Amino acid sequence: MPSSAIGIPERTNGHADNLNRTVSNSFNELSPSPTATFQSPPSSYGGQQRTSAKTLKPFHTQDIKVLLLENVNKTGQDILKKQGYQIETLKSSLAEDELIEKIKGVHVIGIRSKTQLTAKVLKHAKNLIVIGCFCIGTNQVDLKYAAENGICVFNSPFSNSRSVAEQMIGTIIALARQIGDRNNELHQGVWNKVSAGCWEVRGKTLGIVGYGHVGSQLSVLAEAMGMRVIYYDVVNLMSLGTSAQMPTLEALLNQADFVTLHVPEIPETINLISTQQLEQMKTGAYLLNASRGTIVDIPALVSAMQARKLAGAALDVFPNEPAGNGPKFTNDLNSWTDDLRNLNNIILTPHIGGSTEEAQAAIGIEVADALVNYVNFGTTAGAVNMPEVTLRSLTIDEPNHVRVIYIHRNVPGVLRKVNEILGDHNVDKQMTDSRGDVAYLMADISNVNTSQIKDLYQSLEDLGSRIWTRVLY
Ligand SMILES: NC(=O)C1=CN([C@@H]2O[C@H](COP(=O)(O)OP(=O)(O)OC[C@H]3O[C@@H](n4cnc5c(N)ncnc54)[C@H](O)[C@@H]3O)[C@@H](O)[C@H]2O)C=CC1
Ligand SMILES: O=C(O)CCC(=O)C(=O)O
Repeated sequence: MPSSAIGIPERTNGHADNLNRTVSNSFNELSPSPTATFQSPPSSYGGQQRTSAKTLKPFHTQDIKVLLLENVNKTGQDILKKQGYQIETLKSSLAEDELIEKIKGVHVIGIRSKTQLTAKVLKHAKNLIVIGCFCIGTNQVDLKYAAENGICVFNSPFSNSRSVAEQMIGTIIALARQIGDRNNELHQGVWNKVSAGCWEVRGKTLGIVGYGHVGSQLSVLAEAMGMRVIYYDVVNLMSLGTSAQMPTLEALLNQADFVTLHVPEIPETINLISTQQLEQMKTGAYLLNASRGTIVDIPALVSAMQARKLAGAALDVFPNEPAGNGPKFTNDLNSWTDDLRNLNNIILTPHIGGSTEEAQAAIGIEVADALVNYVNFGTTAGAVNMPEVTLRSLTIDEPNHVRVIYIHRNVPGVLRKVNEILGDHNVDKQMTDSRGDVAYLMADISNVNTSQIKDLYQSLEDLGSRIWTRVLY
């Protein structure tokens, strides 16, 4: 069935400057499909969950196409399947050309940290209405381009934070005791019982760069082991326990025995740790990075390790990471890979900071719920690139109501024009908000009969400011 027949409009072309839609919702399918399987959203979404909530039927759910990449957890798959959506799952991410082909037909895409949803890729995503990042980081998505083209993006802001913090605790001890090297040697049959250069972590100073969800959780765990915690963050934050905020990154680097990085990938954090910062660290200190691979200048790290400036390092993330599992961590990926592999006391892990059963199950539920609420009800609560807009559900005793969702460019005069159109009906409730250049309006209007819906939709579509119109009923 073509997308125009299922209530999700298709983009006319892929250019960012053309935000118009050409095809409408499915007005010839106003009677509910006998096979439609809409569910009320789960109970974690506040006002949306009244038992008497009306099930909105903007389209046949079985026509919604969902592509899930990078082994999204079964918890998330199950929630989406329960809606009747068509789900295709792949264990790995896709190269750009394959992704462009696949994304053309889907309404919903779920990814983790590797899939690059650039403007170039999204230009081909003519049916896409929503992206679910089943992870914390959203640097892999062009959030601005997505918003300007009416594509809402969700993530899971903290479901794997604890897992990352625990991995860091294990890694700090492993580095302090050179456990990685001893383990490698014994696997080769070499018994090497040494204490030189091996330390307790008690009383040592942990320097946390980025005191957000992961950094602050790590702070608490590290203090419980008797470490002194200092941190640096661009925001002034409350110190947990007896930790202390440092005025500058340099001050932290000068004092810390272990420096651990927990910042997002943004232009300001690329190569945050390079030759100069490594020089500012104490001789014999350790560096850990589980944020994003681009935060550390890796050739500079290799030099610092070779010069014995640092006693050890741990990297969970790399500038280029393989799309899937296998013997792929070679110089073909990053030119310095062999140099890293040849260093002593460097722990290399394949981006598994958030990879625990607990974290992945929780992320699957959280992001899939957000996707369902967006597709079925237009709710943007928790969106990372759109204004957050939500209204309580329509109820079953409100039969002639429709929910209008109008994503538009944030320019003067739009609300007046929209309300002129909606004003022919009774606007029961309405919420609108803007974020940068994009605004999101949600309105529940009553006394609308089905023959009026198409005109209502078309009038909104005809406004020059529109990015995307949906009418749910
Ligand atoms: N290795 C893995 O599997 C995982 C990696 N991550 C990465 O870790 C990053 C951090 O995660 P969260 O703690 O949840 O993020 P968050 O957003 O809660 O905290 C980040 C903190 O960094 C601070 N920050 C931003 N720029 C800074 C700068 N230039 N210098 C110092 N501080 C700065 C922010 O103010 C904020 O407090 C994520 O963005 C993600 O890239 C997250 C989860 C799993
Ligand atoms: O588990 C993943 O794929 C990514 C984890 C991560 O880096 C994140 O949540 O930002």
